[in-house]
Amino acid sequence: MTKTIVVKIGTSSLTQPETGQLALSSIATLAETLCDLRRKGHRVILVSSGAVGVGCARLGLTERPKTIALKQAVAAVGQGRLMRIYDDLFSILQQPIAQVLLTRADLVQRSRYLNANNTFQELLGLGVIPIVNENDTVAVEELKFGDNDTLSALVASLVEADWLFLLTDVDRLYSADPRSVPDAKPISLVSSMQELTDLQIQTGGQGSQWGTGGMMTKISAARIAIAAGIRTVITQGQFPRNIEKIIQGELIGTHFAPQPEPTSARKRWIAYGLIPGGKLYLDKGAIAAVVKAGKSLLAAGIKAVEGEFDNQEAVQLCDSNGDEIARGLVNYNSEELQKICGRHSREIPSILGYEGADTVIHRDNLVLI
Ligand SMILES: Nc1ncnc2c1ncn2[C@@H]1O[C@H](COP(=O)(O)OP(=O)(O)O)[C@@H](O)[C@H]1O
Ligand SMILES: N[C@@H](CCC(=O)OP(=O)(O)O)C(=O)O
Repeated sequence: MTKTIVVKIGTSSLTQPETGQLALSSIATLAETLCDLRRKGHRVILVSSGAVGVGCARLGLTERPKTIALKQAVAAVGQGRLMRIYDDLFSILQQPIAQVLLTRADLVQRSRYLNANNTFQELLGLGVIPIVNENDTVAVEELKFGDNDTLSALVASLVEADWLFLLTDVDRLYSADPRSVPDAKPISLVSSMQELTDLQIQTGGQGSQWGTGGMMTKISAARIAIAAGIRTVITQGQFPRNIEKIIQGELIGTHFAPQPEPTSARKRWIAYGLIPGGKLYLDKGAIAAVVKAGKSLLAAGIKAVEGEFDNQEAVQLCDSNGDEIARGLVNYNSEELQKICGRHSREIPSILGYEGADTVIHRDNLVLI
C-alpha cells in the first residue's frame, strides 16, 4: 500500500564529524533508498538540514556562526550547494526533486498553510521528492521553526504522513545522552505520549557540534507527529537502508507509536501551526473541565493572563506551575480577559459594557497538548 514517508536528516549525519566535509556515501545511499521507496509507489519527502554546515565548509569557517546575520549569509551559500549535490545524485537515479524552503509564517496563516499542503500534494502527485529546509536566509527570530526536527514533524502533520524518520548520528534514543552517560539505557519503543513523559529522558545540551537542538527537539517533534497519528522513528543516518527494513517491520532505532485517535487537521494547525500570543493560568476546576471533561474554557476558571493578544489569536493554557496543558483560540483579547478573568460568565456584559461570547475558548477551538 502507498505510504507517505517524511525523512529528516540532520547536519550530524550529512557531514563527517572530524572534517566537516560531506558524508558522501551516506548521502548517496540515502538518495538510493528514497528512490527505491518511490519505485515501490511510496510518496517521499526529504527534510534536509545542512545549509549552515555546508556553507561553513565552503567558506572555511571552523565553527557554527554565532550571529544571526552571519548564519543567514552562510545558509545562503550552503543551501545552493546542498541542492546541487542532491540534484546530481537524484538525477543519476532519474528522480526529479524540488526545493521547498519554508518559514514559520507560511504555516501561521490558515490560507498559506492550506496552500503549502496543496503544493506538497501536487509535487507528490507528480512523483517528485520535495527537499525541504527552513528558509534560514530570510527567517526572522519571531517566525522561525528554529530546528528541522520540528519542521519535519510539522510537514509530516501537514501532509498527513504515515511515517516520520528522524535520521541522526546516534542509533536510537537513550534514557540520557550516551556520549556523557555511558550506561544510559537504549529505548526501542515508546507506546504512548504518557509513556514518553514518564520516561523522563535526559537530553543534555545542544547535541553535536553542528546540530541544532540535540535530542530534545527530536522528542518534541515525535510528540507533534504521534498526535497527528504518524509513526515516528529515530534512527542512524549512517545506515539509510534501515528505513526500508523498518517499514517492513524490523524494530531498528526508537519507535514512537502513533496516537490511536489522531488530533484533527484544524486542531493540529491551532496547536502547532499558530504561534501563541500569551498564556492563561487556570485553576484546578478549569483544568479538570478542559482536560477530563473536554469542556470549553470559561472566564471563571482563569487565574491570570499573560501577554498581549487579540481575540481569535492562539494562547497557551497552563497550570499553576506554568506547564502547558492545552492551546486554543480566544474569544476575547488580553485587555478584556484581564478584566473578566475569575468572573462568572453572566457578569461579563456588565464588566465590559457589551455582550461577549459565553466561552473564553470554545472546545472546538481547544487542543490538549
Ligand atoms: N537521551 C539521548 N539519547 C540519544 N542521544 C542524545 C540524548 N541526549 C542528547 N543526545 C545527543 O543528541 C545528538 C543528536 O542531536 P543533533 O546533534 O542535534 O543531531 P542532528 O544533527 O541529527 O539533528 C547525539 O549526538 C547525542 O549525543
Ligand atoms: N536549517 C538549518 C538546520 C537546522 C537544524 O535543525 O539542524 P540539525 O539539528 O542538524 O537538523 C540548516 O540547514 O543548516
